Amino acid sequence: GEVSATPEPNESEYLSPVSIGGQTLNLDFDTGSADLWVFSTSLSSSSIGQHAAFDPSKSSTWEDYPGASWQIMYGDGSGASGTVGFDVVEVGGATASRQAVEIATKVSSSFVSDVNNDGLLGLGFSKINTIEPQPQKTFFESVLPKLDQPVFTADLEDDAAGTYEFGRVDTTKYTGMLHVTPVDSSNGFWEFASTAYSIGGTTYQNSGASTAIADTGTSLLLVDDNVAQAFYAQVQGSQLSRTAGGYVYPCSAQVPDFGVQIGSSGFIATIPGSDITFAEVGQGTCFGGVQGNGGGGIQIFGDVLLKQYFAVFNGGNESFGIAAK
Ligand SMILES: O=C(NNC1=NCCC1)c1ccc(Br)cc1
Repeated sequence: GEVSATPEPNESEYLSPVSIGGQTLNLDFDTGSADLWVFSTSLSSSSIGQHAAFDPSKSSTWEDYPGASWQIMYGDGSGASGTVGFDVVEVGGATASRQAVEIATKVSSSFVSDVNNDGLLGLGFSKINTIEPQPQKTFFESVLPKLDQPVFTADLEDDAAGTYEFGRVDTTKYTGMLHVTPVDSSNGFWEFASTAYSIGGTTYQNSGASTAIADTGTSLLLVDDNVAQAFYAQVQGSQLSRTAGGYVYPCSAQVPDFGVQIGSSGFIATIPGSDITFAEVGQGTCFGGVQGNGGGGIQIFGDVLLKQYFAVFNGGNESFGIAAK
């Protein structure tokens, strides 16, 4: 069958309602990780705050996983850890009857303060699932055999609800062709080749990082440091600010279009310069949505890029596709 879940946009993430053992929580769908974890009643009340907290004792279908644990650290330094069990997990209309659900007993401060998000649903590959003693399948891997097509799609919007759909590609959601590239899942990510970029319509070869991942859990577009430097060299008044944590520029600056290659196919996915500003940081200064990846070999194509396109994640042939919309 096919399903859709409509995430609510909230500043830097897209949340979707997920039913676990009959309890509904808003989870951040994250193609850059592979753990499904939830705020739980085992957390301190000061950590729970306004969050929905899953209570295993109130689920008639909950099954403990004795002795199992998990602990995750995300690229932005946030993290969580806890215990594990199994329950019925339902998204839109697809049901995983015995899905590993990770109960948070500790969460980092950024999750406590992000009151709209009651946990994460990882859509990466289970080889990076952090459950000990044995990694467990993601929700997508659990339902994949039951889906009409072994795919999920992400249609993220700016300031409007986006949509994740499992099991079908809604061809009315995009225009023109899908640009598809093979994915190398050996690092656990939806990772593909990306060796070129464009600034203001001129294309350049990227001599630095040669791969990228599609990561719905990261807000920004984190490219090779040399590429970020080349981009901001064309933004008048820009500077790399340690206090802001990246490149900033006068909000009045003219920002050129920026594009990144998807796969070695040649397709360059472009972001209009007018959509690149991520936040105002005060005094008429703006923080850019394009930033350096800090020297890692992998570029991280997050929501700043993905929200411009319709994205297809194919778990059958391990490919990633995007199309204009
Ligand atoms: O953590 C990652 N993606 N997801 C999330 N970020 C923040 C909350 C969730 C991430 C994934 C791959 C690489 Br390479 C670097 C970072």
